[in-house]
Amino acid sequence: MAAPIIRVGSTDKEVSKDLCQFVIDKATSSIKEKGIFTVGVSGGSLVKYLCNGLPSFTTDWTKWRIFFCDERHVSYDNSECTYSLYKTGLVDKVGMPPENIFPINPDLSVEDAAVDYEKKLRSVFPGTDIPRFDLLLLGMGPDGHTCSLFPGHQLLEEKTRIISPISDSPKPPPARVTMTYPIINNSSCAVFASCGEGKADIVQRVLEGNEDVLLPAARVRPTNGEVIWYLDKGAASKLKNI
Ligand SMILES: O=C1O[C@H](COP(=O)(O)O)[C@@H](O)[C@H](O)[C@H]1O
Repeated sequence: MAAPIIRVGSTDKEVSKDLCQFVIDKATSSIKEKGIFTVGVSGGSLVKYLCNGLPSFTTDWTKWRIFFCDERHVSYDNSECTYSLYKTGLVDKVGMPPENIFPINPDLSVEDAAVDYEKKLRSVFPGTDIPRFDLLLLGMGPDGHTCSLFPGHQLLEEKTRIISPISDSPKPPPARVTMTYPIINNSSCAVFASCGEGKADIVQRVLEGNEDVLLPAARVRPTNGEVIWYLDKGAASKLKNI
């Protein structure tokens, strides 16, 4: 398990540019190696970092398979729906085949939506017990949550399911579907993007504190892969060791 790699940009725009270049480089190498690029995306501020930058790159979008590290259990026309943000901000803009992005089905109960989503996910990784994503793109809230894994929540201890429903998310909306650590920590590469001084305290605690039991983002440590943090100056401002 390698130590996290930290990359600091001057502004959130620079972070977005560097992050998107990194994603494209990963896509290029995965497509060359295996003919496909499997990527998990998150909601929140990550949406704008990706949707502002990725559409201007050239890549074989037909080879991308996009899943959600977590998603809110809301209808597609709800402004909280992460899928719809990527559909209009990326998929439609670049002309990616719509079947290459895998939304959760909000018409099902949140429990059934999680089961249905796991089935869709497994269909892209045939013959594997725990799918191994080429890249997971993650955000972190000011409480240290990532995906829909919140401090103190029982889902932090999930060892069997790779996708889980959650009905009591402390951050609204309460019903969500999320990846869990067995699949997150089986990825080849997990990348966080955090910007702004409002994230400085939690970034310092996650990267330099000894709170990996408590803070969900600190538990993202792929067994056989790397973790990279893209930060702007504000988010990195309380780090002592860079
Ligand atoms: O609720 C969520 O929050 C996190 C962090 O969002 P951010 O806006 O603080 O970056 C996000 O990564 C996750 O996907 C989302 O559901």
